[in-house]
Formats: sequence, C-alpha cells, structure tokens
Amino acid sequence: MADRLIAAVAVRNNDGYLDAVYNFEWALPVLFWRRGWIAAYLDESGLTLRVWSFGRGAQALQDLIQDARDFYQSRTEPPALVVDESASPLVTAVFETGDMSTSWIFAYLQSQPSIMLETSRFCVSTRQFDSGWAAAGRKATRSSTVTSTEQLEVYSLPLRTGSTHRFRWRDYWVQASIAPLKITVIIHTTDKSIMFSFIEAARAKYIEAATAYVNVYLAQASLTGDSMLWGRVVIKRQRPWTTLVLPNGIKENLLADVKEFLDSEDWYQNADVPHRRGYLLYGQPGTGKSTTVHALAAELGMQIFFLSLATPGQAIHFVPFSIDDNTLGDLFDSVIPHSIILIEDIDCAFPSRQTHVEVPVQGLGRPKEMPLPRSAVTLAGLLNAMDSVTSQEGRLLICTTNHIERLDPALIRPGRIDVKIRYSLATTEQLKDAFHRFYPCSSDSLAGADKSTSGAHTQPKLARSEVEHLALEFAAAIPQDMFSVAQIQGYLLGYKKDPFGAVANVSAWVEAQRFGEEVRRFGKQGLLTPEDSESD
Ligand SMILES: Nc1ncnc2c1ncn2[C@@H]1O[C@H](COP(=O)(O)OP(=O)(O)OP(=O)(O)O)[C@@H](O)[C@H]1O
Repeated sequence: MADRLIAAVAVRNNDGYLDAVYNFEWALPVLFWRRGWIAAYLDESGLTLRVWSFGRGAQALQDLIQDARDFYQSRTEPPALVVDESASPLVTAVFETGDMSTSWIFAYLQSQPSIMLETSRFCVSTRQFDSGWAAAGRKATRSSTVTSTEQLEVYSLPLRTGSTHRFRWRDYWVQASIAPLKITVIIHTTDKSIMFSFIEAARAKYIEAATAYVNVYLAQASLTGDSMLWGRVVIKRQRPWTTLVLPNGIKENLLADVKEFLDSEDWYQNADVPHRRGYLLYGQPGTGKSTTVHALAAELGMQIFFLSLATPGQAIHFVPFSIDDNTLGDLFDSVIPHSIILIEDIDCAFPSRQTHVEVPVQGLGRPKEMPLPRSAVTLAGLLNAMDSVTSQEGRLLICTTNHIERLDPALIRPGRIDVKIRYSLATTEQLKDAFHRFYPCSSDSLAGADKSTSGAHTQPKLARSEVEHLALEFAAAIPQDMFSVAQIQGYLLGYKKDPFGAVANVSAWVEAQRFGEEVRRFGKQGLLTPEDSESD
C-alpha cells in the first residue's frame, strides 16, 4: 500500500475544510473514488486524506481540496462554532477594549446586515457611547416608545456582551465573539492577509461613516491597568464652522493659521523643527472656546483627543487609574497624525501655589472657598509631554482656560503655546451674528445652519432685510461686553420661533440680568448678611 501512496494531507479537526467534508455526510473513515481512490480518516491529529492513483494522485487531492473549499465558501449554513480558538489553525485576531481598532471592528460588526437579521436578542442602550457606534454603523434600531417618556435616545444593539455571531464577509465565514473586554474575530481561512483586509475594511467604513461626526477619543486604562490608551470614543455631530460667532476676524485668522501649519509639513521637516503647534484659548466661560475646537475639527476633518487633567482619578472596568507623568507622555505620543489634543481648563491640571479658589454661590450668599482640583500630573511632566520628540507630526495642542493668570509662564512660552487667543464677552458684531444664526432668512441655505441648537428652522422664514433690521435692534439693546454668547443663546432659546418677541423683550431681560448681577456683587462684597441670603 505504502508504495502506492501518492499524496497525503492532514488538516486539523476544526478547520473549515474538514467541516465541509462533514457536510457531505460521510461517516468517517471512508473510501471513495474521485479520480483515484481516496481514503479519509480521522484521528487525534486531524483529518487525513490518502489518495491512490496512477500518476495523478497529487492533482486528485488538490481537486478534492478545491471542491471542498468551493462548497464551504458557497454554503449558506454557517460552519461549526469554533469553541477553542487557541487550538484552531484559523486566522484569529483579538481586539482589546481600549485600543482604537476595537472601535472600527465594533462599528463594522454592527453594520453587518446578517448580524442584525440573525439575532432576536438585543442589548438596549441609552449611552451616547453606544449610540455613537450605532450611528457609525448606521444599523441601530431606534425605539420610539421608550424615547418619548424618558427623553433619552434608546438604541437596540445586537452585539451583546457574551454573544457570538457568524456571518459571511466577502468569500469567508467570520465568527465574532463579544466578551466584556475584548472582541475575538476568527476568519475561516489560514491566510493572514484576509484578516488584514477585514481590519482595513472596518477602518475605512468607520472613517467614511464618521464624516458627519467628529470623533472625540478619551483616555482609558488598559486591560492590565498599568497604562493608558486612547480607547473610548464619543462621536459628536459636526459643529459647522459657520455657526461659530467670533469678532474681529479671530475665526478667519485661526483657520488660516491652522491650515498654513498643516500645509507646511515639508518646511518643518527641512528646518528640523517638530511639526506641532500649540494654541491657548482663554477667557470668560461660555464665550466659545470649546465650540471653536469642535468646529475646527469638523472644518478640517480632524479627530480630537481629549485629556481631562483636572480629575484626580477614576475607575474604568473596575480598574482604578489616574493620568500621571508617564501615562501622559504615552498618550501624547500615541495620538494619530493630523489630530488635535484638547486639554480643557488647563489651569486645573496640577497643584498651584493657590490651593483654594472662590466660587460664587447661587442666590445672595458669600462666595465659597473650594479646594482646587488636583491630578497626578506635574508641571514638569506636562512640559515633557508637550516637548516630546516622538510626538506625532501635524499635532495641534489646544488648551483652554478661564484663568490665564494662573498658568505657569513655562507652560505658555512660544514653542509650547504659539498662539494665544482671548475670548471676551459678546461684542455688537457677535450679538448680531448670534441673532442671524437663530433666525435664518428666506434666502439662506440651511446647509451651514446649526440644527442642534434650536427648532428655529421650522418657522416661516423672514426676508433678509427684515432679519437684518431685527438683528440691529437686538444688538443695540444689549451693552457690549456684558454677556457671553452662551447667555445670549440661552435667552434666544426662549424665543426660538419668535424673533419679534426676542427683540421686544430683550431690554427687560438685560435689566433683569443687570439687577441680578448687582445683587450678586453686593453679596460678594459682604454688604448682604448670610441671613439676607437665607431669606432669598
Ligand atoms: N462664540 C460662540 N459662537 C457660537 N456659539 C457659542 C459661542 N460662545 C458660546 N457659544 C454657545 O454657548 C455654549 C457654550 O460654549 P462653549 O462651551 O464653547 O464655551 P467655553 O468658552 O468653552 O466655556 P467654558 O470656559 O465654561 O468651558 C455652546 O453650546 C455654544 O453653542
């Protein structure tokens, strides 16, 4: 027999080809004729095929394997579940929570129609995090019943923790298992390049789906808890650049500066200067600092990596963590090129000489002394991270603060912070712009309008000349530098569909605010006793 053995092949038990052979409903061992006698038998090492043929055995074996592969790939029933992935020869990839690629894979799986069809058990989520996935994958089912009572967006997601899904992807069967901290993807092939194509397709789809959104990456503890990664992603609807209202060409200059910087990569390389640029947006609360960053990211198609240095620490997946100097450096180094690192309220990042701060209280009471928030990051650690030579190319660092005077001069020296922009309370120009944004006139396109802020677009639109006239009247009734755009927006929200009412009542509102401000000031100067404030 042995001298007539022309070829032999062994494949392991849970390989797809074996599965295909099973589906011919053979009882193994079996002997059959197919361009030669073929014996198939199973032992602990797997399936063995032996072919006896005069001169054409290798070909017969190859044909058989090809047939099995064709059969396997065209079948409509999913193959047997791979239970022990470590014993499987099939290409397997594990995506851990905390790595950016997990976002792509999760959204991609979510977008597979067969997964959606296959399952009747869903995970219901109201978290923005999950709805973001759903939005990216465009496959979430929104349930209107729960939404109306709770005022929450509710999504049904088929990818429950603990679930396993099998679906066809191109010519291959894929098995995806969702565990609490990882996703395991097995593709029924032994060709690794197929897995890379799968990951690349997921990444491309994610980016394509996210064009209407800005991705905001948040730092997250790694599985082992000893490092931090850019893991969790919050997907935010794009804030159109046109909805940002800033005076004196600030907006135009900023955009031009950033574009010029992004376009000058070669220059930086030739001059051997790290291709990064720092911006500090400082000024009163509610004047548009955060809005600027989100609108800029949307305008330039950039992603935001958001760092909160003010919080001392927290637990994610039961792993306690806080950002310290080491993890901060790693985070700076691992942002993707051409992206924005955003540090809000940078004055709260680390202990300063001032340990307490005065916080106004509601009503008429005296301001309270509150401890300044701390983090494990030191000034030296932050300076190191900002200066790091391994920092990604084309990296914008944008810091915001309400208190520039509290910042160490080393932090904001050129090279670390190259551009400082002061945000002030609304000028007449901004007041007019804010009014226009709320009440678009009949010739305006809705394309650039900020649909998130109001239902303003449902009202019949006024003629341009009429809106301009009302905007002038509105702006003339409000003193410059008295209110933030956020306050003005708050007022206008009360008149979403009533521009005339907004103009008619604005003087009374200004007076009421002025009075409230005076009362607060008296309280702050101690002219009111605590008893006065109690009785308010
Ligand atoms: N200049 C502006 N242009 C357009 N919208 C603005 C502007 N300023 C404030 N807003 C509106 O007010 C809200 C608060 O603004 P934003 O968070 O950007 O202020 P901020 O300066 O970052 O405040 P803080 O210092 O408290 O973080 C936003 O929803 C935004 O719509």
